[in-house]
Amino acid sequence: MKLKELGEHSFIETVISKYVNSDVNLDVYRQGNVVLKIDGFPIKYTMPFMDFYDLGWKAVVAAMSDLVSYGATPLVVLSSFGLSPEIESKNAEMMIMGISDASKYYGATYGGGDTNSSEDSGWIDIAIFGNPVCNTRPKAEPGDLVYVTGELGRTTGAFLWYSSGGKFPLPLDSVIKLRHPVINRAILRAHRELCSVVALGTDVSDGILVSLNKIAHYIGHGIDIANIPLVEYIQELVDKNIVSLNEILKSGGEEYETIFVVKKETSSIFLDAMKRYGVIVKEIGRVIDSEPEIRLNSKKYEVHGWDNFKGWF
Ligand SMILES: Nc1ncnc2c1ncn2[C@@H]1O[C@H](COP(=O)(O)OP(=O)(O)O)[C@@H](O)[C@H]1O
Ligand SMILES: Cc1ncc(C[n+]2csc(CCOP(=O)(O)OP(=O)(O)O)c2C)c(N)n1
Ligand SMILES: [Mg+2]
Repeated sequence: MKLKELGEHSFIETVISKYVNSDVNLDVYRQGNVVLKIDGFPIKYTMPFMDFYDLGWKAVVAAMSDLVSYGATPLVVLSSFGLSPEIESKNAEMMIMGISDASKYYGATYGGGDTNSSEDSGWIDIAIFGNPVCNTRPKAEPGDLVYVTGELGRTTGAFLWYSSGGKFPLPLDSVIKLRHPVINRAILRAHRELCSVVALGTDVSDGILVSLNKIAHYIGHGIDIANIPLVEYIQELVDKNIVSLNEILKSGGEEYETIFVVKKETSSIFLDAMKRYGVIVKEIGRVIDSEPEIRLNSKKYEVHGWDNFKGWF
């Protein structure tokens, strides 16, 4: 079977999981006081409105997002990339500046990396080393609440424009979110106060449904979604029946928002901390007593989103 038939997520779940010493439903690897993450993408995933600086910045944020959402303080960033020898060195330097600036923004040292040559557009990988904020966390159980930061749909706006060949408008908001994503640094501070309140924090990178599905498998329970906070101009497309909710949820990814699974009995402590730190969160659903699966208003919902081998599925 080809990888494009199996898909990235199934490949990780059924093949890679046999060989690695970690739960592949978790986006980071933790060993004692060390948290590690490596994440990358082909440089061809550069939208027409992005330059090399944006690429470097975004590559760091994509990996950083996993650490910040999980609750790990980033310490060292390493980069490895393959570039075409035809690329202008000034552009390659812009990419390094983006990596350097994003590392500094999250308080980490850009410690080094590796430089390679590539025949095609190339790739970039960012590895981050950090320390966990909490030693232990409560277990997620049915009844616990699921929250997400910010609003979803901004990147979907840009993907709809791109995939439709410009038939959909390209909101400025979408451009900013896609080319220069920023994860609220205060999430790390909030984590420090919430070690007995938050059962799990994870990011949204391949779409909200993919992330929720990974959480469901990690905690061993289902998740029932009741409400998905969409940015106004995307909600409008759904309300006017121009694009279905399913299509919106499928054509997402790269939001880098954080999903929190919060113990029900201490949810007021969570909300108070988020308010004090200026992190906007909305309750989207709850953990339910079922097999790991996603439900929308109690009805089983098929998982759609981004897959590196299949594209949007
Ligand atoms: N090539 C690989 N080798 C080993 N482990 C991998 C590989 N790709 C993914 N994994 C593991 O699978 C888990 C999920 O990966 P992934 O879905 O890529 O997470 P994310 O969306 O945060 O990048 C991670 O814990 C990761 O370490
Ligand atoms: C030209 C182009 N086509 C498609 C996409 C969509 N896309 C590419 S990678 C990706 C999600 C992967 O996110 P990332 O954080 O880099 O990887 P992960 O954490 O899931 O491994 C999406 C939605 C894009 N950004 N650009
Ligand atoms: Mg990945």
